[in-house]
Amino acid sequence: MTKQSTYTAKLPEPDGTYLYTPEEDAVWGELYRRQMKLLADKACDEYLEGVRTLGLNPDHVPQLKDVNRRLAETTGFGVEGVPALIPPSRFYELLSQGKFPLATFMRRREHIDYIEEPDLFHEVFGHCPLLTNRSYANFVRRFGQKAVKLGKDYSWHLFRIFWFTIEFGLINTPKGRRCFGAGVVSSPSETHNAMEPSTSEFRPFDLMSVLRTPYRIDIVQPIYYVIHSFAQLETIIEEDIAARINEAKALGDFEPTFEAKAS
Ligand SMILES: C[C@H](O)[C@H](O)[C@H]1CNc2nc(N)[nH]c(=O)c2N1
Ligand SMILES: N[C@@H](Cc1ccccc1)C(=O)O
Ligand SMILES: [Fe+2]
Repeated sequence: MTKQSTYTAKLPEPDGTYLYTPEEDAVWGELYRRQMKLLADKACDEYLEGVRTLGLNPDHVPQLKDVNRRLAETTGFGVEGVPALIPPSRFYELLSQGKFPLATFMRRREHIDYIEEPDLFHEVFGHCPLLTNRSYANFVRRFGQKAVKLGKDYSWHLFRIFWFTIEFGLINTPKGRRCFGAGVVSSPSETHNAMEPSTSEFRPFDLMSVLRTPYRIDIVQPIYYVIHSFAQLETIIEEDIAARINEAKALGDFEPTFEAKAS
């Protein structure tokens, strides 16, 4: 967890199941219902299809092993329970092996609209539906493999690619601009913000621009990058990422559009 986190890790029982309280189930259910309604005309079809494929429902917090089984039947991606944020090297290693790390604790009601760190709702409701999509899953695995190979000097820039696609990406579709980023679909505040041209800036995805854009993890995003297809993700990750990052470092970061984090 982040330094100021008020959450404790949710550890598995000896048989691998995770126990959630009735209150945690209720928060899951309320958020699930609210987001499914909100996202019907705001999330891309691939995401909404993924929710159905996974069999997610508002009745209770899903079990990791059920999510794992459904994913195994589609793209073969796996998920692995982790206590909270993990070090980048471990994060990248798991992705490279086709395993998505899932923080297993559930947010409390006070954070129902927005939480500053990934919780199980974000991980499962946000990421797992699209892990049923072949291009998304390929991108995530290839990203992990490249990140492992490039090592820690490239880590922060690499994460910007992940951030502006997998976490907070939008996509142009025949029905208009829709969201697919996990951090957009898992937070009611972020979903509203990401559809609001008066408070948000939308930029077409461009690798060099993304690599030069600083972000903050703990605020609704001021800038979103927009892809035109999931196949585009697969071409991005096959570029010479090390060379592009070196170029981005030479050019320097864009001026942040947000306030520095209070400490
Ligand atoms: C920069 C770094 O790679 C990034 O913040 C990672 C770190 N650890 C993480 N750990 C988890 N569980 N989930 C994440 O999204 C991340 N992000
Ligand atoms: N803000 C997201 C969670 C999140 C935190 C940090 C990074 C990504 C996602 C939510 O409320 O669902
Ligand atoms: Fe995430």
